[in-house]
Parts: sequence; C-alpha cells; structure tokens
Amino acid sequence: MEYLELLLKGLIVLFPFAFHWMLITYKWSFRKIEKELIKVLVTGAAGQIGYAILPMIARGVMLGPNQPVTLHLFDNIKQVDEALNGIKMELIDAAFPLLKGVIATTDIVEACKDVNIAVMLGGLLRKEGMERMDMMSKNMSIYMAQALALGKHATADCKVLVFAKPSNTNALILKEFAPSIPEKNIRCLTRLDYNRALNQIAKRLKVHASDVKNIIIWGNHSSTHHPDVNHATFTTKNGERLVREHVASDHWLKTEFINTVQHRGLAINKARKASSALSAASVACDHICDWVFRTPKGMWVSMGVCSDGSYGIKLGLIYSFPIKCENGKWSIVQGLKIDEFSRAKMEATAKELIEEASFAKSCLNEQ
Ligand SMILES: NC(=O)c1ccc[n+]([C@@H]2O[C@H](COP(=O)([O-])OP(=O)(O)OC[C@H]3O[C@@H](n4cnc5c(N)ncnc54)[C@H](O)[C@@H]3O)[C@@H](O)[C@H]2O)c1
Ligand SMILES: O=C(O)C[C@H](O)C(=O)O
Repeated sequence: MEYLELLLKGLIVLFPFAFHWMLITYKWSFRKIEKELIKVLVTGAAGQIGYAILPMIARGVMLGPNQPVTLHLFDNIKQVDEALNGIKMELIDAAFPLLKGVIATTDIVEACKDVNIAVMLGGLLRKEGMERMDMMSKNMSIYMAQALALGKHATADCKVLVFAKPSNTNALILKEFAPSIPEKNIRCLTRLDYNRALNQIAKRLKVHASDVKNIIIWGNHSSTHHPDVNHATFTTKNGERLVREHVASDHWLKTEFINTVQHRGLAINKARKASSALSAASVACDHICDWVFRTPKGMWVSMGVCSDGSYGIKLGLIYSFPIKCENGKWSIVQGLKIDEFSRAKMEATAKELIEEASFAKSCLNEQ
C-alpha cells in the first residue's frame, strides 16, 4: 500500500517533466521532416529552357522529393512581363506540393533577394547574321549587371549555374563582379556535353548510357570542348571494362565520336529550329542535384568550374574538369593521366577561353 502511494506521488511529481519532454521530442520530429525553404532564381524564365525547367524544380527533380522551394522568375524584356505572369499562373495551377511561392518579376533586385540557388538562362541568343563577338559583348553587359545584383542581394553562399552562352565566359564575368559569392559557387553547365558523350559511347557499345561512366569534358561549352574517354568504363555482366579497349577504334574515337558530341547542339538546332531545351533543363537538374547531394561512389561528372591550376589550366579560368561532389562541396579529380592527343585538345579549348576572357575584358573596359 505504501509502495503504491509512493509510486503515485512520484508519478504526479514527474508528470509535468515527462509531458514537457514529450512535447519537445514531438516538435523536433516535425523539424526534421520540415526542411528549410530553398529559394531558386531562374533568369530568362520566359524562354524555352525556363518553361522546361521550372516544373522540374517545382516537382523536386533538382533538389529532391522532400525539399520545399520558392521560385523567383526573372526576365527583363518588357513584352515578356505578361508571359512571366502566365507561367506563374501555370505553376500555381499545377499545385506542386513542394512549391511554396512564386515571384515573377522584371526587377533584378527583387529577383535576387535572398536566393540560395541561381540558374542563369537569361541572355541573347545568336541570331542568323549576328557576329559571335556581337552576341558575346551584349551578354557580357547583361552578366555584369546581374552579377552586381546577385552579389548584393543573394545569400552569401548562393550556388550559381550559368547556362547562357558564352557560358564559361559569362560565369567568369559573374565571378569578377560578384566577389561576395565564393568563386567555388560559380559554375557553368557542361553536363549536356557529358551526357551526350555517354550516349554516343553507349550506342557504339550497345549498352545503356547509365552503364557508361567517367568520360571527361574538358574546356569550353563550345564546339572546341574535348570529350575524353581515356578513363571511361562501362558495366558488363562480368564487371567494369575500359571503353577505349572495347570500342577498339582509335580512329572513330578521334574523329566521328568527338565531332558528333561537339556538334550535337547544332544538329538539334537544325532539327528543331530551336536549341535544345528539354535535355538542357534535365541535365541542369542533374548538375545541381549532384552538387547539393553527391556524385555516386567511383564516379565523376563534368562541370565548368574556376580553375585552380589543375592539369596546367590557367588559374581563374572557368573550365570544364572531371568533378566529384559530396554534401555541397566539390573537387577536381586529380592525377589522371593525359595523353598527347588530349593535351593538345585541352590546350586548344583553353586558348579559346583565354581569348574570350580578354575580349570580355576589352568590352568591359569600353563601358
Ligand atoms: N550550357 C548549355 O549546355 C546550354 C544548353 C542549351 C542552351 N544554352 C543557352 O541557354 C540560354 C537560354 O536558352 P533558351 O533556349 O531558353 O533561350 P530563349 O531565347 O528561349 O530564352 C532566353 C530568355 O532570356 C531572356 N533575356 C534576354 N535578355 C535578358 C536579360 N538581360 N536578363 C534576363 N533575361 C533576359 C529572353 O527574354 C528570353 O526569355 C541560351 O543562351 C542558350 O544558348 C546553354
Ligand atoms: O544554345 C545553343 O546554341 C546550343 C546549346 O549550347 C547546346 O549545346 O545544345
């Protein structure tokens, strides 16, 4: 009887503490599933890649199926104002569970406010008869202005992915004019070239692209980039095999393969009368997903990043390298053997980037 009384008294004293503890654990368990909102800016959002990528981001393809997002849509041309609003209405109508808000604006400051990720599609496409240098100089002033706004208004660790061509050099300008954003966070997209190369090899070996890995895209996202298969492997029933040995044609690898990958964008443009959008949007999600989470074990991908001098590439150039990622951090894969053929191609594409950079500098000095 005495024991029972003691137990009862004990329970009465302990109950408020136990109840409080239960409340705290309950709240914590909710915090764990409710991830912090990520704000994603898409510039040039009224364009064709914008239209393809926005629903992918809202559906969790880029940042995972549990990640709530707010989308910031930016485009700068007056007549697109209405189009932007139309896209906003569509995004709302689709009722994506992860989409917590949409801002559609032609004001770059509002667009950049507190964004965590910036996907830079906005820019002028080269029209028929337009000089490449003309297109480059116009895009350079666009990137300078947007870099200033991003540097001032985005979050300090904002991750930036530049699409718009010339993408490596636009990223370089962004790096120069947004010094508050860590240079490690400024990238350009060469994943499309990488995935195209995987597919050409897969077709030749009669396997699926997902069985092939570790191709390298070196350099510029232009027709000078170099798809290198010297370290690439593919999966067979009997384990991993070297692509180069099984293709068994150096001639094909040095001619048709490289040429097809380098000019795939042009071929799509001819066929569609518009540049690639569906594939570009999809691989941009692959790029950011790998960057934020990780590249699978034993595998690398290609990304245009700021050169740290690896493989003899000029320091500071935005150049495509083999990259591994883990938990938001990335590194250039080191120590890969480079043959004479690849070395010459790597230098040629670096030379083009150096020329673009000095052209950019001269354009900016004139302003
Ligand atoms: N790196 C790659 O792998 C890759 C692949 C495909 C396309 N691209 C490039 O991506 C870019 C976008 O392609 P797209 O097919 O969506 O082009 P698009 O012409 O359909 O869209 C571009 C959008 O940018 C907008 N824009 C123009 N000037 C702007 C500015 N100052 N600020 C903000 N927005 C501006 C336009 O109004 C338009 O809506 C192009 O430069 C294209 O060449 C790159
Ligand atoms: O926009 C383009 O000119 C083509 C694009 O860069 C591509 O590689 O598909």
